[in-house]
Amino acid sequence: MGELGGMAMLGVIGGSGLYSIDGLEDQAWVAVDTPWGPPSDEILTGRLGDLEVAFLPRHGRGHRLSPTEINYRANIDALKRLGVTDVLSMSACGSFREELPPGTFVVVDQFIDRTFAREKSFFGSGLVAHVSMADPVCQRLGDLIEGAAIFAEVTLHRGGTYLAMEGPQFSSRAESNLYRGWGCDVIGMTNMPEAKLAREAELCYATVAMVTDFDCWHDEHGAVEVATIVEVLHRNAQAARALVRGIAPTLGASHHGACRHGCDRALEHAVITPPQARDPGAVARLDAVAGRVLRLEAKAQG
Ligand SMILES: CSC[C@H]1O[C@H](OP(=O)(O)O)[C@H](O)[C@@H]1O
Ligand SMILES: Nc1ncnc2[nH]cnc12
Repeated sequence: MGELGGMAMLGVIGGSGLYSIDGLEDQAWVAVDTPWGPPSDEILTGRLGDLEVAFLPRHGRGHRLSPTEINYRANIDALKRLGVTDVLSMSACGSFREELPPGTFVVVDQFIDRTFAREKSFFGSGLVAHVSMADPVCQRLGDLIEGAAIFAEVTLHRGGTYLAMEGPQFSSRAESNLYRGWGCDVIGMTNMPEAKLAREAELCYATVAMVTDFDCWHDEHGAVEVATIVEVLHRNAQAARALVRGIAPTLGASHHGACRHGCDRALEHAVITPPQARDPGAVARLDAVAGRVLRLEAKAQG
């Protein structure tokens, strides 16, 4: 599980409006237990060509979980446990830019985390680690998404800052203008702590933020409404699925050896608690997420 240089396995986290994907061979919904509790739903596993794929609907089928209620740790742990190496997060979002209208897909490269009611780390309680979030997304995966967008005929914008808010209410106009003033490009409620946890789990992670609305700053568009968002989501869903199918052949073919951006080695030099001080329960809970580094250390100590 998760050793360096093996075959790629794509994990797709489907956001609002994307509760399944199509074209999977040998597909099965599987239940995965994790030390952090249950993930949002069973995970749809299968193959796209030679590539193993695992799909998880972030809010559960039927959209039963609010952004705050999602067990982000269980979701990331479950994907890692299944052998996923690369996570493609698909998310609906509001836009802060006139030039990013509804229907645009944005491959974001930065986040500002304004969430406050979520478990944000696998570490602590007897085993502490600090990973870097300076570059929170995997550029290699971003490149693959950019390539696939051409074939999926998707209008894709590379780069942008995603503001993660707690929700579930949308922003006030003052907040919307504040985030625009900060230089944010899009806003959503789910990519944090998801991206942080993916980094801790040494997974390559990239987000496709699918613009559904202009948030509420825009004079001509008024307040955000779920009905409007759902309408745009349905229009986006086919393009989103085409994008996933387009990434599969290149990911399968290009994933040789270690990630050149170091996503798959994020925990090396990150664990600060020495082996003798670690809580055995914490070590056990981290079997999937940090098993690779913990096993390496154990081996080095003989
Ligand atoms: C249905 S609008 C608000 C909802 O949509 C986004 O979810 P996701 O990122 O899972 O696509 C947003 O973050 C909110 O959770
Ligand atoms: N304007 C918005 N704010 C937060 N989350 C969203 N998801 C879709 N549109 C959004």
